[in-house]
Amino acid sequence: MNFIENLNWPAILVALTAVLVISRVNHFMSGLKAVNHLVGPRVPFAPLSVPGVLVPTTWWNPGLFYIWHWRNHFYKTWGSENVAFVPWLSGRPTLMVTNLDVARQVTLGAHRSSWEKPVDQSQALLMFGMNLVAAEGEQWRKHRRIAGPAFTNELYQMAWQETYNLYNEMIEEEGLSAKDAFEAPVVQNLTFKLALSVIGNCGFGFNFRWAEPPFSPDGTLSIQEAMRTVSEWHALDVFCPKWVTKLPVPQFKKYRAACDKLMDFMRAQVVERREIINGGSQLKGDVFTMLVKANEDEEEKLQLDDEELIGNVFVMLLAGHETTAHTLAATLGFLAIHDEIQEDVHEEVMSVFGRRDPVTSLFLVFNDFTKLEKVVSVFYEALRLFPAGFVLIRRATEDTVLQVPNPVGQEGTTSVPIQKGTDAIVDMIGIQNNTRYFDEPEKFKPQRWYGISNESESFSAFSVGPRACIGRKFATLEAVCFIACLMRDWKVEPLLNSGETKEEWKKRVVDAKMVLTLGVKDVPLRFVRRK
Ligand code: HEM
Repeated sequence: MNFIENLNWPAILVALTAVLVISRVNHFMSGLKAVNHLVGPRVPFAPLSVPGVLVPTTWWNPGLFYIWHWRNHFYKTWGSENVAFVPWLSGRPTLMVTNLDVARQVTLGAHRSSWEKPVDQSQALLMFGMNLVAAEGEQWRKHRRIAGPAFTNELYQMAWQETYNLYNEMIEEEGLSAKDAFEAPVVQNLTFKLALSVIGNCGFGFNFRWAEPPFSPDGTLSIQEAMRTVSEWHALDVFCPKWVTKLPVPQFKKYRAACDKLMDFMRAQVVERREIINGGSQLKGDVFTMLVKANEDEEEKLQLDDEELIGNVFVMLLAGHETTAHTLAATLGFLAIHDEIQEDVHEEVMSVFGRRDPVTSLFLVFNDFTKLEKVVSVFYEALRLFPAGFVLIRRATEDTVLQVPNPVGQEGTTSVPIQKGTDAIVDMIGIQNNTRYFDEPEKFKPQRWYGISNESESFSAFSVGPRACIGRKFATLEAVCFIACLMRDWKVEPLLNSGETKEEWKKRVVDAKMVLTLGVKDVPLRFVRRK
């Protein structure tokens, strides 16, 4: 007791404070050195770290939403396309990249690359097994070798046909065939249902129909509902420790039950598919079957195990569902407030397939996909303004040097040494708003994509380089088919609140919401039948 009382507490406090200050100054100075003193904000916490995200976006802390809210002025203020956040309290120095050449260097993913996806960021994607999105280096090559062949023309045709069928079912099941107009107070309710069913059918080989009930006849969750629940609540596993998801909260219980149901189901499906393949029966072209087939055809040492196969199918569900659904909602929102563009798109659709018999035209239309340039362009432009995959996170695995292009108007590049352990966030919103690539980037101008090939990397919202999105064509075909069907039959208008103008609707609705992916806020629309 005496000993504690005799301690000189003020002196101890001063000493501890001094140690803390010295260690934080050290931390800050080494952070500055790690990024070669690149310009950018000096902040208490690293952006996208837990404390950085929990504290709201303010002038001294970027928070989660700075990427969206500061998109038009942030890089201009610093006078650079790439800036460095250097934290003085906690977290790693972090480069924010909006130059595509630099983005290519950090996302290359080659086995000799000095950058990789940080394991702590990929953990949540591993719950069903290692997969293409989370894998790195040699392991990534192995996954891509198996997953690549699954994206065949047959799959794309299936995506087109499923979208077309589901559109028609939507019209019937929602009772729209007899209506001259209908309202969709949240159009995402339609686009999410569509995207989940398309990926369920084409990714997993299911037969999800628009009218599917949420429960099986035995009262357990249906597979469709299990998939919907897992993709809707997956953020729990990303943001919360495991024990939180085990709390007796009804929604959490449903989420765990859905995960278990999906896992059991997928294990059984791998076995069933292997039997079909080895039995020589006719194969369906869904991603799951094609993955198992490619795996069976591969040399043993290059094969994926069952968990990895399941991990890949699961990641397709996550990567390919929300992203497409968000972008479709944004596209329809933009069309609703751009009458002239909508009329152009309608005319194009009518000229390509509007007057053909809708059933027999199905495959003609699939082949005509490239003729629907205006439909593709509105989808791309909406995706440019709301890039669903809004950050690509990488970490330097060794000291390295980035070749950074000099400002517009100056030839050449500058070498910027970067130290091991530095994070790089490819800011996809920043890239899409970078005036080096786009004039008037804040404007919805689909014509900037006219004449540009569907595979062109000048459209970068699916990322660039070898690790760019494997589902780009799949998502584009699905979206183009759905938009074309809607534009053929309906005129889309903003669903206004009483007394609200279009401009006020735009301010209220055309804004972002962010969780794992970026989307537009709930989009209220009115569809009026075209005569
Ligand atoms: C509008 C829709 C979509 C957008 C905006 C989008 C965006 C992206 C982006 C930006 C990446 C790069 C991620 C990174 O490097 O960290 C990516 C990768 C990926 N996407 Fe998509 N995606 C979409 C649809 C799809 C679909 C439909 C599928 C599957 C059917 C899919 C499967 C994947 C996979 C497996 C990867 C990882 C590729 C690799 O690392 O080799 N995506 N996507």
